[in-house]
Amino acid sequence: MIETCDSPGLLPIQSAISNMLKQVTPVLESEQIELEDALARVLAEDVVSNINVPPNDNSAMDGYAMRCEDLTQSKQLQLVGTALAGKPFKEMLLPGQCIRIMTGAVIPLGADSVVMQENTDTEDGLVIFRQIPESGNSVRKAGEDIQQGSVVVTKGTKLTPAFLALIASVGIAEISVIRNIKVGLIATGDELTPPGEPLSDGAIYESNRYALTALLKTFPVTLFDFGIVKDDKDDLKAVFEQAGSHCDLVLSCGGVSVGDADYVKEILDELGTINFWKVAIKPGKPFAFGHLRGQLNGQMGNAWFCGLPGNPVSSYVTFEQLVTPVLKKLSGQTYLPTPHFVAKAACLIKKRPGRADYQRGIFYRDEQGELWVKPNGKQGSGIMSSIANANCYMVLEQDAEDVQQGEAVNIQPF
Ligand SMILES: Nc1nc2c(c(=O)[nH]1)N[C@H]1C(S)=C(S)[C@@H](COP(=O)(O)OP(=O)(O)OC[C@H]3O[C@@H](n4cnc5c(N)ncnc54)[C@H](O)[C@@H]3O)O[C@H]1N2
Ligand code: MOO
Repeated sequence: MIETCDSPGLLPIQSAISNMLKQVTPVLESEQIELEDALARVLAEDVVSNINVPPNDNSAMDGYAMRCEDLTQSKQLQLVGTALAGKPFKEMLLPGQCIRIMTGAVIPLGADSVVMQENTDTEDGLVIFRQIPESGNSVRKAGEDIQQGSVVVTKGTKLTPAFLALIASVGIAEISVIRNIKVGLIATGDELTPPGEPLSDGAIYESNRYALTALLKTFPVTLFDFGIVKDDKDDLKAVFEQAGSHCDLVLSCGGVSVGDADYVKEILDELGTINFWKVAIKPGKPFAFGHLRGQLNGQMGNAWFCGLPGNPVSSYVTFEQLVTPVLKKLSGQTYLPTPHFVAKAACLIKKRPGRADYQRGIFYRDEQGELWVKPNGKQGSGIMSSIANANCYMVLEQDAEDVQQGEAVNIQPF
């Protein structure tokens, strides 16, 4: 069979992303939530600190605090007390004196340095210093992490575990975040059977929703799962209307190509608008983007719509490459293209011009530290193991041809 170039009429991936980002506007409504519930949420306002972190100069080591100038006279200082984290030594240290100090304890007035205990000896109420420190040795300065009045985390930041700790460190327990994006998810196909049930003739297990649901969980999303809808145009249309009535974004997978039971595009045409259909991406060509008008019990709504192809790898790749920018924009995050790294092809990588190809690969370093990449087995859009066992995409530009062994390849680590 002669394979023909399939680029005519396909929208280049960057044009598809720009088109979607131009249309979609961020959700503006915000809500106050507890910090402990804020993982993966997007900040609606800058977080400003009312305090210095740390609040006081404090010790970075268990050891002894002293004025380092005193050690120029004598290596021995008189031990006059102890400071623990949360239990400061409240007096002023006088010349010739030192105190025992633990990590995190406040540096007392009069002291400017700490020497860790491994570099000291003690004898009859004296501490003998084997290290002569510079001023400020092992002292963590007040405000060295965060200064009072400074912006700790900016509006639009998606909160990672480290940001949660940073906000907690300035004593804030409640924050203002953008409300969750309401996303509807629909799988369509007569052949789709939920895992756990017996498989009838010609059927397959539905698997895309498991990947898409898990991917969605990494975003600030409230998921409305509409399950599996049969290839019945009226049923599918009713579910689309229902999803469009209250979601910000509706995702379907399957039924978006040109087969006799592929109704997605037709329904989108009737219920809304199609901004584009068919992108120069492999896998994932029949991806559709548009707008869906919905209504349910008198409630009218307008949702953005992404029609993902049914092939398992196609739905996964189009989610990561095309839906992710939309979700980021909707939730008020700045969209930054995923960084690429360059590796050398460990073998010939087959590629036909026409679509940007997101092949699933395995990258590794050789003993010389050189970065290599090779395809992770068969690259068909139904071969989910190609992605599950891979560690990167090998991103091959739309017009690129075969990549020869040793040539440069852009990779996007997972
Ligand atoms: N004549 C043409 N045929 C096809 C074209 C084309 O351009 N001309 N494009 C091909 C490409 S590329 C893709 S990708 C697929 C996409 O088709 P659909 O989005 O309509 O997907 P379906 O036909 O419904 O399903 C495709 C495949 O995936 C399986 N599937 C569907 N949903 C799921 C699910 N939730 N979990 C697991 N597997 C699923 C389904 O059983 C099919 O095997 O169209 C090509 N055809
Ligand atoms: O784009 Mo399809 O996803 O090549 O099979």
